Amino acid sequence: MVAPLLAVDKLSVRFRLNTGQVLQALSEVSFELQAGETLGIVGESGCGKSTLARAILQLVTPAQGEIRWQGKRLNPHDKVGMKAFRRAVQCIFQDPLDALNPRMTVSDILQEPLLALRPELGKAAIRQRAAEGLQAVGLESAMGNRYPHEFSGGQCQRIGIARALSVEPQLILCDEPVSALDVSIQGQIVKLLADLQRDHHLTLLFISHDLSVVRELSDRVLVLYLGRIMEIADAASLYQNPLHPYTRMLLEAIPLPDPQQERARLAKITVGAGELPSPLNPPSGCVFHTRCPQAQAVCREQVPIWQRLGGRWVACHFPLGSQ
Ligand SMILES: Nc1ncnc2c1ncn2[C@@H]1O[C@H](COP(=O)(O)OP(=O)(O)OP(=O)(O)O)[C@@H](O)[C@H]1O
Repeated sequence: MVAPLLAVDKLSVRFRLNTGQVLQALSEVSFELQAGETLGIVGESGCGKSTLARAILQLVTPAQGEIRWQGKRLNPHDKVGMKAFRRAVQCIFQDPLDALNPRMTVSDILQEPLLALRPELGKAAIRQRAAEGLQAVGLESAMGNRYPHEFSGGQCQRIGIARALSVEPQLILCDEPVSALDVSIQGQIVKLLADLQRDHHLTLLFISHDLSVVRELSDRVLVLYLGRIMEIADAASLYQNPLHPYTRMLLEAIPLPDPQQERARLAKITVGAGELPSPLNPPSGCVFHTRCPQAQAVCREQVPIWQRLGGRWVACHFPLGSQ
């Protein structure tokens, strides 16, 4: 059996704050990513999406758990293995302009990762690849002489995508890549990512708090709440028939374009009352119970086990549609 491209196994991340308090940002997060698939990661602000991406990139040291790349545990002390991993896994961030060095030309920005990770190609070939990279994301190669501030937000994100692609990665971690862009531009970038994913057989981990954007791209979706996985399912089933009340709450929060439908949606919202609890003092039992309309005594007392239901996974004492 072929090992998954990436496996995250019981990953927990804690941050010690200046106050001495310990914040549990991720608790026993486990999932696998198969080559060529797009996994969407959704959840409200602060649920641990970026921490998960940073832990995969080895920018945060986990308290527990492990990350396996092509079946092999990542070891930060293995310099050769980590260099190969850094080349195979690239990322795209939320603020495209912020992610580009303002003092470098766009061509130099695109050449930088190649010079670091593929110096054997030689300078001329690397320059040529940078020019081709711009074309691949819909920009003209002559634009390589300009500086980031001369581009719009959407163009900067295209440059960020070209830079990520330059080293021919297998996996791209996209952390809210369209959230900072105008809605009209978001669609173009999502389409570009979908086209590149297909053409380059890329694997994408697509983080977003916007469920409509995630729906367009993802094969499967993972729902995070207060650092724990609530549900993992194929995108079609999750959107049509969520198993976790939290997933349903997120889906009910998606605004509808038609004003009449939107009024009906707002009138119908029944769940999600109450504030997001502090991650410094998470609720007992099921962490969602304080906002869940169907919570019962067991939900306050026991952490729900991670159960498989018809090919999908959910952590809920009373999954929707199963009572
Ligand atoms: N370096 C850090 N030190 C202390 N706490 C942190 C650190 N990084 C993240 N956190 C906390 O960990 C929790 C998860 O944060 P994270 O940024 O991963 O969430 P997120 O889902 O990506 O949120 P957003 O959508 O707002 O970016 C939050 O409570 C956050 O305040």
